[in-house]
Amino acid sequence: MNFYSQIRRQFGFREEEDYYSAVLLDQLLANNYDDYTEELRNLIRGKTVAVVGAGPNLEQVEYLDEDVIISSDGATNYLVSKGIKPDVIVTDLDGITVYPKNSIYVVLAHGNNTEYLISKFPFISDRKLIGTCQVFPFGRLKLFGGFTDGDRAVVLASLFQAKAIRLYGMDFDSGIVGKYSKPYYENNLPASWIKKNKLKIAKHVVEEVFNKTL
Ligand SMILES: Nc1ncnc2c1ncn2[C@@H]1O[C@H](COP(=O)(O)OP(=O)(O)OP(=O)(O)O)[C@@H](O)[C@H]1O
Ligand SMILES: Nc1nc2c(c(=O)[nH]1)N=C(CO)CN2
Ligand SMILES: [Mg+2]
Repeated sequence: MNFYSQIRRQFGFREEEDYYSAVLLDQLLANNYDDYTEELRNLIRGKTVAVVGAGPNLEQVEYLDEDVIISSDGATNYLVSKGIKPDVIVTDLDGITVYPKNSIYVVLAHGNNTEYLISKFPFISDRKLIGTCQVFPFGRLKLFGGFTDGDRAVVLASLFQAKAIRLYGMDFDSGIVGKYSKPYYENNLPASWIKKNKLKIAKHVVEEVFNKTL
């Protein structure tokens, strides 16, 4: 069974919903479509890359001196509030409420974010977009690997041959979700069963990347 089928079984996600969402994102991308994958590859190749997550330790970040900054979803809101502009934003669109210009947005379609795709797409429709999915990729969609926004960012950095990858705001083990994870959180909070298990998978993916390639 493939990686995503196993995850769907573990969480009870439905494959057809992942496909509906993917079809929707593919169609949203149809207007003035441009493929920014090569631009992303050129941006990352040979560079030091900071990958920033939305863990409770995110607020320790005051500045970043890596060549390239990749923020994962909700972490973008914190970085922008500190005047740090991410070069790349990896998102399923349920965390970001700011939409910096000139960043490359790597947007995921999954079975649980169709309403965000619809409501948030107007805010990013004129940005540099790369659509991704967690089913067999088709049309304008790509599948680079990984699961949560944070570990998919690490997979991207590795796939596009970053010289080094440094992690910030990543805390897979404490069972605490950072308040920047969702716009409606006021404080850090204990992780639900599903979030704990999402973070377990994220940790596993990140470890695989670091053990195999770095
Ligand atoms: N303790 C943590 N709390 C929240 N995010 C974390 C933590 N540690 C690492 N991260 C990483 O930060 C990323 C960004 O967080 P965010 O909650 O916005 O992501 P997400 O993948 O959209 O999650 P969700 O499925 O809850 O929507 C996560 O995808 C995860 O990989
Ligand atoms: N169907 C489905 N897929 C996902 C989900 C989710 O909640 N539902 N969350 C993800 C990242 O956190 C990634 N993929
Ligand atoms: Mg999200």
